[in-house]
Amino acid sequence: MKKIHCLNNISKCGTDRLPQDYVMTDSVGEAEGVLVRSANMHEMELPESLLAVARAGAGVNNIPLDACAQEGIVVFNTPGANANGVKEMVLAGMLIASRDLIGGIEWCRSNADDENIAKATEKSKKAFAGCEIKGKKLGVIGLGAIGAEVANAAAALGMEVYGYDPYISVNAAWMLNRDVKHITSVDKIYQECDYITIHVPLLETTRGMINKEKLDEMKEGVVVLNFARDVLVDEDAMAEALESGKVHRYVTDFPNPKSAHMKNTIVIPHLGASTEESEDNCAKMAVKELVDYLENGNIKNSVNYPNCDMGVCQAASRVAVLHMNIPNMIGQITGILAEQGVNISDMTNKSRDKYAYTLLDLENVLEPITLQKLNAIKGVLRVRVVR
Ligand SMILES: NC(=O)C1=CN([C@@H]2O[C@H](COP(=O)(O)OP(=O)(O)OC[C@H]3O[C@@H](n4cnc5c(N)ncnc54)[C@H](O)[C@@H]3O)[C@@H](O)[C@H]2O)C=CC1
Ligand SMILES: O=C(O)CCC(=O)C(=O)O
Repeated sequence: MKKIHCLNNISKCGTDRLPQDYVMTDSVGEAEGVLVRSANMHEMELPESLLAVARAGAGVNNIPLDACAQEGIVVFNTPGANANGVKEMVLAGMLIASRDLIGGIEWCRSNADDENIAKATEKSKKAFAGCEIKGKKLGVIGLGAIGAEVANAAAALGMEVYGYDPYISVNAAWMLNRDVKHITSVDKIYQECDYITIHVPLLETTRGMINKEKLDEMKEGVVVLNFARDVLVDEDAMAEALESGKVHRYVTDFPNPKSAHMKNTIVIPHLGASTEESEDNCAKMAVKELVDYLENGNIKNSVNYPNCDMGVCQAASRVAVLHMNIPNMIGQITGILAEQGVNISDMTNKSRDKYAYTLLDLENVLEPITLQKLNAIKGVLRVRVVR
């Protein structure tokens, strides 16, 4: 019986796909798997039982990736599973920033009891008029799953689209519409675009990337959209730029005490991925990754360990060793197995930055003493008998 704990509401569409011998537990302290959306795990004590965390979503800044890796806990996310949901919100954000739909709707509500509302409308509507997005320049910073979809959709709506991503993946590059101009200097976006939207992960290198210097470079009356993470934008600098009119509208999916009070800011309560479709897609993908890891030791879409796929075990036993990426680990692991008379029928070793993963199919079931010896190798973080 494997125990799974949900730190957030996870679509039933996904949890219904857990195998029959899995149970949901209310106590994270006994869980082997955790499913999470945006809950902050940084202050959480990581239980010894925990083998894997699956983030039903893209951003993993709420999860202590390195601390998890050190404890031999594999963290997954669900790349692209909510990209369409966010893309549609970005389009909505550009439209509501361009025409004062919110002001107009509020005006109708507040004049609802006026019998002459139809006549008053024609007099008052000029206060809510705006501009069209067709023909305007859009800069997309970060051309991953979401950025690429936003760029393509905006190009289809007739915008002139510039995309910037120094680390663009081959897949994302293939997805890009040929009308999207892939540029190598982000300054062109800051200096020339009417709309700028950011779709990068929150990392130490991206924190505060939209700062006073970049805002100063931007065109007068620019619209800035942030559906990535609030702290990517220096909100003090943004507040000044909104006060002065340099930025016409700031659209953010991340309310905080500062942004919620900011002038000319359209603040949305983190709804980018809150659609039935995105929630279902994320939950299904997260559960699939979690179950494949717990059942087979396979790793797909991890953000702290390398990918590894040996299918379903056909041997007597399968053992996973999570370890530091340092010399002579394979030598020591296979040496101990040889010393104990254990024959390896298949094996994969993969590394990613500081960490590595060795998955072994064995012709024997390991004795407790062999497991003890493997665990005692310096640099081994966890030894797991998968089967
Ligand atoms: N508002 C919401 O509900 C949601 C927000 N997000 C946020 O959006 C972010 C992006 O999501 P995805 O597109 O799915 O991720 P992704 O990983 O597919 O794409 C991120 C892209 O950013 C690029 N990048 C990294 N550093 C960069 C830099 N300094 N300049 C330009 N590009 C850079 C990467 O090369 C990658 O192509 C997530 O990390 C998350 O924080 C994601 C989903 C929902
Ligand atoms: O689960 C959610 O609604 C948040 C989605 C998100 O921000 C992400 O996937 O990075």
